[in-house]
Amino acid sequence: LPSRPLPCRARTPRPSLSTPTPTEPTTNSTRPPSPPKPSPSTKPSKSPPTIQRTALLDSLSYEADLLQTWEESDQRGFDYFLEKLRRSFSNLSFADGRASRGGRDWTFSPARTPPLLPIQRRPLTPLDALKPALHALTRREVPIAEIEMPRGGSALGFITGVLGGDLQTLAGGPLFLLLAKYCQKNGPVYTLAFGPKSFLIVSDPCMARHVLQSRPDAYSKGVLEEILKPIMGNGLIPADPATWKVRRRAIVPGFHRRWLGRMVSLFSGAAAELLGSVDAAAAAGSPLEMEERFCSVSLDIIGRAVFNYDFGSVRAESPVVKAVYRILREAEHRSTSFIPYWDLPYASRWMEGQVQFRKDMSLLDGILASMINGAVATRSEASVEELEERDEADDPSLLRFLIDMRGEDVDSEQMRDDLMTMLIAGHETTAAVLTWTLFELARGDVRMMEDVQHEVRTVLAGKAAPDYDDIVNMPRLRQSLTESLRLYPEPPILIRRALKDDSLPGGGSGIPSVKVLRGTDIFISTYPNEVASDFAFLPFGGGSRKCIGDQFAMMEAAVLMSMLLKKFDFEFAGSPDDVGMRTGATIHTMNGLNLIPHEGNFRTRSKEDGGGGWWDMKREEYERKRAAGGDMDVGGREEKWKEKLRERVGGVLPDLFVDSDTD
Ligand code: HEM
Repeated sequence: LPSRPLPCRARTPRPSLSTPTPTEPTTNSTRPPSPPKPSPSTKPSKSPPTIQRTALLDSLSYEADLLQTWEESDQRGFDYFLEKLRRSFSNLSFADGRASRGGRDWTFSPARTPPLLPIQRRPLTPLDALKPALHALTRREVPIAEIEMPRGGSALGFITGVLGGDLQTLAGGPLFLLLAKYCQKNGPVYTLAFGPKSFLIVSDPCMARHVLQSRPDAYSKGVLEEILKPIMGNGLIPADPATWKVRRRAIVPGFHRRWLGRMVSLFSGAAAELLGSVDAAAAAGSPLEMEERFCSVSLDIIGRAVFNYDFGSVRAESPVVKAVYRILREAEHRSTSFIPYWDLPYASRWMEGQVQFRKDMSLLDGILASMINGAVATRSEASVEELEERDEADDPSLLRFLIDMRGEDVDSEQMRDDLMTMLIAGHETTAAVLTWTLFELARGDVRMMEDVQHEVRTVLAGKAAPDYDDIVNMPRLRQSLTESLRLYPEPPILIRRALKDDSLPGGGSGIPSVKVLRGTDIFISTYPNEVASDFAFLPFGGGSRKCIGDQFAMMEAAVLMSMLLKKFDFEFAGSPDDVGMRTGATIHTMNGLNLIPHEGNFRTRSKEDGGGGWWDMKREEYERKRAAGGDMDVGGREEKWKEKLRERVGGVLPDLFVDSDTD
C-alpha cells in the first residue's frame, strides 16, 4: 500500500502538506495525528501550533496523484478495499482527476476543526412525541385553544387542515395573527392541539427568555432544524449545538465594526442601482413593485457581502437568481407544511418541485463551490486583528475573512453550509422590513412620512449617500424600521423543541409555572407585543441563538430607505387594501407593493401643483366638520386596512405608528 494518509477525510485534523516543521508529521506519515480526546469538563483546547499548522490541500493533484499510485500499485490489500468502501459510504467519487462529494465539485480544504464539545442529545423516540400531546390534553394549568374555522374559510379546507396538521390552512391566513387571536382569548401560554400535532404557544416574556437562554442541550430548533438541514446543512441556524458553538465563535468576528462601516458603501452602491429603476418609474409615472425591488437589491447585497458574488438581480433576472428564489420558496413551503413530502422515497427524482429543487441546489452549490475554491486558492492567513485592519477593496466578503482567519480552518462543505445559511437568513428578512416600513409610511398619516423625509433630507443635505454617523443621526428613520419589525416580525414565530423535561417560570401569565415534557414543540410568538419588557420584543431572537446579522441588516435597511426617501414620495397604484399579506418564513405581501414614485413630497403637494392634495383635503374636511359642529379629528389615518385586520384577529391588532405629531 502507498505510505500515505487516507485522503479527504474532511472535518478531521490533518498533517501539514507544506511548511513542515521538525516536530510536524509530514505527508509521508502513515497516519494523521489523532485529535485530542474531548472531555466534557474542558473547553476545546487548541493543539500546539506545530501540529496545527496545515496548508491547503489541492485535491486536484493530491487525490488524483493518490488514485494513480493506487491504480498502478498491485498491492490491493484489505486497506485498499476498506478505503474504497469508506469513500462510497461518504459519497466521495473521483473522475477526470477531480474529487467530488455527492455530485458537488469541491476543492477540499483540510479541516482543522477543533475538537467538538460533546453536547449529548438523546434522539427523540415516538413516545417522546406522544407523551407531551397526552400531557397537554390532561393538564389543567394551561388552557387548550379552541380551534375555530377561519372566517370565510371552507369546511373541507378546515378539516384537511386539522387532520393534516397544516397550520396555514387552519389559520386561513397569516399564522401569527391566528396565534395572537388565541392569545387574546387564552392568555400568554396555551396549547394548540389538532390532528396529530400539539404545540405549546408561549407569549409570556419571562417564559420566552427562559427557553431562549437555556443551555444548548435543553432546547433544539425542532421542526425548523429538520426542514432546513437539507438546504443549510450544518449552517448556524439548523446546526447541532457542538458545530454551532465552533462556527458561531468563528463567524461572529467577521461582523466586526470596521467591516460594517465598509459595508455602508456597498449598501449605498446597491441603493444607487435601485434608485435608477425608481427614477425611471417616476419619470414614466408608472407603478413599481417595491417588494420585488427590495428583494432584488437585498439579494445583490448579501451575495457581495457574504461571498463577493454579484447576482445582478436589480438589473436583470438571471437563471441563478430564479434558482435562488425557487430555493427560498421551497424552504418556506417546507416550513409551513407539516408533512415532510420532500422525504418521500426518491422524491427528488419523481416529484416535479423536488426535481427542480435538486437542480437549483446544484446550480447554487456550484457557484458557492467555485467561490470557496477561489478564496482557498488565494488564501493569505492572518490573525483576526490583522484581518480587521485589512482593507480588502476587491473582496471585502465574509468568505475572504473566514478563509483567511488563522486557526479557524474549516472544510469546504461546512463553509458552504455557513454561506448558504447567511444567504437565506439575510436576504428576505431585510427585504421584508423595507417593504412593510415603506407600506406603513406610504399609507399612514402623511405627517409621519414628512417627519422622516425631513430628517433624512436634513442629515443627507449635499450628500449622495449616508455614512455610519449619518445613520446614527437619523433616529426617526431607525424608529420607523424598528416599528415595522414590531408589527411585522421576521420570522413571525420562533420555533423550539424541548430535549429535556423542564419547567417554564411563571411570569406575567399568572400561572405559577408550566411543566414542559421532553419532545414538546414550542412556538414563541410575542406578537402583538406592547409590553415594555425584556424579551417581549424579539425582532432578532434572543439568547445564544440571537441573529448575528442584526446590525448589518438595520444599517442596510437604513441606508436604502434614507436614499429612497431623500428623493421620493410614494403613492399607492391602487388601494393599500390591495396589498394583502401572507406568511412563510417571513411576512410577504399577497399581491405585491405596487407604488408610484414621485419626486419630492407628493402627497402634501396641492393638487394644482400635481400633488396628492392631502392638506387641501384635510382643510376642506376640517371646515366641513366645523360648520357641522361635529368631531374635529382630522388625523386622517386611513383605517380601512387596519379595520379589516382587526376584524380577523378579534381586535388585538396594536395601533400602528402612534399619532406622528407627538410620539
Ligand atoms: C432585518 C433582518 C433580519 C431579521 C429580522 C433577522 C431575524 C433573525 C431571528 C429572529 C433569528 C433567531 C432565530 C431563532 O432563534 O430561531 C435570526 C438568526 C440568524 N440570523 Fe438573522 N435576521 C435578519 C438579518 C440577518 C442577516 C442580514 C444575516 C446574515 C448576514 C442573518 C443571519 C442570521 C443567522 C446566521 C442566524 C442564526 C444565528 C444562530 O443560530 O447562531 N440575519 N435572525
